[in-house]
Amino acid sequence: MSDGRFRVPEPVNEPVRDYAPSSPERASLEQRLRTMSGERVEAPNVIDGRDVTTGDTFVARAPHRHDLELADVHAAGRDEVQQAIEAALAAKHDWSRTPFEHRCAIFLRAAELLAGPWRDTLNAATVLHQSKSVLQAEIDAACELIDFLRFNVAFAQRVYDEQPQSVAGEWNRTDHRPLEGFVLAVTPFNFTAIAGNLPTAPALMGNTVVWKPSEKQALSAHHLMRLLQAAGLPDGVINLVHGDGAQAVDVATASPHLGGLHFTGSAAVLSGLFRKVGENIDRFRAFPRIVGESGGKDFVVAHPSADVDRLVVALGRGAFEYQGQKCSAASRAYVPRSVWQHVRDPLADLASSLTMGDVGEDLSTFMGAVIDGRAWARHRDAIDQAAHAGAEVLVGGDPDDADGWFVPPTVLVTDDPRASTMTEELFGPILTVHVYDDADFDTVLGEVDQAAPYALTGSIFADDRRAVARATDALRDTAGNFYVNDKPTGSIVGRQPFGGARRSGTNDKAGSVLNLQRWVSPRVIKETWVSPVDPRYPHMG
Ligand SMILES: NC(=O)c1ccc[n+]([C@@H]2O[C@H](COP(=O)([O-])OP(=O)(O)OC[C@H]3O[C@@H](n4cnc5c(N)ncnc54)[C@H](O)[C@@H]3O)[C@@H](O)[C@H]2O)c1
Ligand SMILES: N[C@@H](CCC=O)C(=O)O
Repeated sequence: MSDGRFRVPEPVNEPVRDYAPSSPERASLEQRLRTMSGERVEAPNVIDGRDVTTGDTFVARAPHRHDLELADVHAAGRDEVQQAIEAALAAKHDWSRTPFEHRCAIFLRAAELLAGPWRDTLNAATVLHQSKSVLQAEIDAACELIDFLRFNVAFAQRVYDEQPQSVAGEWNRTDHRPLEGFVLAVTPFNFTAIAGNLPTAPALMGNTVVWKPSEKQALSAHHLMRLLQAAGLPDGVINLVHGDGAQAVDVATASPHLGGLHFTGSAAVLSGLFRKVGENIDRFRAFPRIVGESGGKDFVVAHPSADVDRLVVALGRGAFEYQGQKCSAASRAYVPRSVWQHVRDPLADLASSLTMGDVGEDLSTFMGAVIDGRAWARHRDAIDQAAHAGAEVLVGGDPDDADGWFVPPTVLVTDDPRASTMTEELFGPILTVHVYDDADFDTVLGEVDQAAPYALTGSIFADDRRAVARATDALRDTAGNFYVNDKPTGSIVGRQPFGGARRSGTNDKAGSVLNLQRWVSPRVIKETWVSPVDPRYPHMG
């Protein structure tokens, strides 16, 4: 028991370590990578704080090394998902009544553990199983997740600070209750930080959670769960179930107690989740909250006044970092003819100079492999079909699956602004460029807006301020995160709250107060000091 209005620590973004050759952080991570490459861990479900094995296992592998087996992951069956729901419901009463400062302390401690002794483990898991380069792992599994944990505490404080006015004779208060029931968090493979944020954000607000991570991110999910336990998370607050997403959603939507769904992944799966909740809508005690962030077809549009060197770097980094497997990756570019003549060769040179290989072995490698054989085949087919349809393969376009699922940085050039690689999300290292006549800038802005069903991220490159203003206005509904003279990736918690509309999701802005707001159901309490005793109003005479 303690009294006081506690002020939560002021959050600051975790500094990104650079892992330069001979740096101590590089040596330490190399050591951890060696150890984790040599061990094949058992990854159980974690239900009510207990490890639950099922014997129905799948192997977590390194995408860049077919022979590297990292974990045996125990897939949950329907019974385990049901047990996880029951554990979440049983933990709810105590957790929702745990004082805010104690809930905060667990997640702040998790942030510090991750910034310190757990950093190498989470980074190494992300390098090995998700095939991220060391820098991409560091900005994700370490920095972005630490930021989510620290900043969410401050955002939660802002939610609780939101209180109504009171006038003489009454006191009005808002009780920001967690949602009734449990929250289901279903998370994608491509960001360890997102996998960590989706269950912890609702939990911070007093909810209890069933968390179903991607099968393709199971190793870092396993270590993340262990980290939360080490930080003191009580049993049953977050229950980890591995395996099939459709099954988890099926069991969760059969429960009258589904209070909310926190999803990030593809638009097709998000549509299915909305449908599933809709089909079961009369079953639930309350209308479930759905926060769903999904895909993108993110653009870079250059104006004739664009700075060529900066544009080339933004295209290269924006399209090829983490093999283009960011929802925000630059995958379509619109470049005026006068600029393209200066961009074409440097972009081709840059793309072909990027190193690709075993990111766990050589820490100087720029990129690893795409996540699995299905993704690899999808990228190979998309490149083949684009070439068949008349696109020029400027660079790349030669996937190789001998040792791992490698797709080289590929730049396609097309005359057709509605070519499939200009309109559909591929989620791989493939950038398609459409070259337009300089006079057609305004027409191209309309094309950028209409060509794809998504509205996640995009950039304008221009030194002419009027062009920046025109693009900012014309593309107002085309991106939830819009960049001026920068690549469309790399949002930072607290600085660029992230999310898009249209088919990119509900735009509830991860890494902001707006997301945390979704995990509470406010109750307003009016207390009247001296209530009336006369039933008549003055106008009644
Ligand atoms: N907008 C954002 O903030 C954001 C961030 C990261 C990734 N993404 C998007 O995520 C996608 C890539 O991630 P992914 O390949 O892991 O996505 P995915 O949709 O294939 O899988 C996401 C999760 O859903 C589960 N799932 C798969 N099929 C399901 C089904 N039928 N029913 C219920 N659950 C199911 C998976 O097991 C996984 O846990 C891309 O489309 C990317 O743009 C969006
Ligand atoms: N914060 C990330 C989100 C990417 C999603 O996959 C970015 O902006 O690059």
